[in-house]
Amino acid sequence: MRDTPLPIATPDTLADLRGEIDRIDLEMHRLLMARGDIIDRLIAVKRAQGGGCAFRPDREAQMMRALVERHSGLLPVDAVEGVWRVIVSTFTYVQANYAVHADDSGGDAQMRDCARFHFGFTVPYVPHHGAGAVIDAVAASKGDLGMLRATGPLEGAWWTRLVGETAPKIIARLPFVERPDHPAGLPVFIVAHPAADAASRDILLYAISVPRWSHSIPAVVSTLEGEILASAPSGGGMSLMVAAPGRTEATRFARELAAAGVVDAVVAPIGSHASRYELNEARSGVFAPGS
Ligand SMILES: O=C(O)C(=O)C[C@]1(C(=O)O)C=C[C@@H](O)C=C1
Repeated sequence: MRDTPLPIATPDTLADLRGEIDRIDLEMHRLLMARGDIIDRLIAVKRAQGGGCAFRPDREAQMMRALVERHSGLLPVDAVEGVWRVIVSTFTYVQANYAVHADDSGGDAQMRDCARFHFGFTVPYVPHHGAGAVIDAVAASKGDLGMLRATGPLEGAWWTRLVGETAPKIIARLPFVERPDHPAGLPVFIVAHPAADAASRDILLYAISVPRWSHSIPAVVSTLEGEILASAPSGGGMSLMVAAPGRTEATRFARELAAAGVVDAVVAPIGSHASRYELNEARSGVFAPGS
């Protein structure tokens, strides 16, 4: 019996492949426009929650984790994360316009890169010189965000300006997905007038003011599984910026400090953020075809 001849595979032409790309691009664009079609309903829901900035960092932290975890293939995760940051932050902007005020006193380039990566180019970037000026601008605004360095040399005890019921608060720490080679990896805090459901409370942040330094302070902070992020002279004494797990109430800190002999410590909440999330290094690289 004679074998039936196998069909000869014809190589793709460039025109065929471009046709496929056009179909995929069209579908992606239609889906983006469909995503935009629900904006009016989002605005109505947010208005019922009190208006202000539409930024919901807790939700975004979950979204960005899910995105990088499900990602596979040749496209670098940096690019995928960047695309979604622009989509989500621009959707936030069209719900309620806002600007990002940033402290450029440690250098403008890194801050600008971070703002553009996390918030895109549609959202205005407003540079200020000093953390105080950023916090003042956010305090005077209805729904703007402030971006401040979370680590490195810090200018005075700026976090004390976040103390008090009506003062802005830290509502996020970026990047949401950390990795050593992140293209905009400078750790920053986002400061805003907080919406009730906006910030995650995985990590609580406190300003602890004390009349003077005591070696008992680090011991108390570490007993409560906290971390001293910064310290600086403030109001004749000193102030510490402390991060602690979400279950650690201010009263607990005050009690433990008093028990350790640290007198007159005042512990005030200054915000919260999602727990830090590190992407496994092996998943973040660019994989060349055939490697
Ligand atoms: O989930 C929301 O609250 C939205 O407004 C939607 C959306 C998005 O575009 O996915 C936009 C802004 C928020 O920060 C989080 C997510």
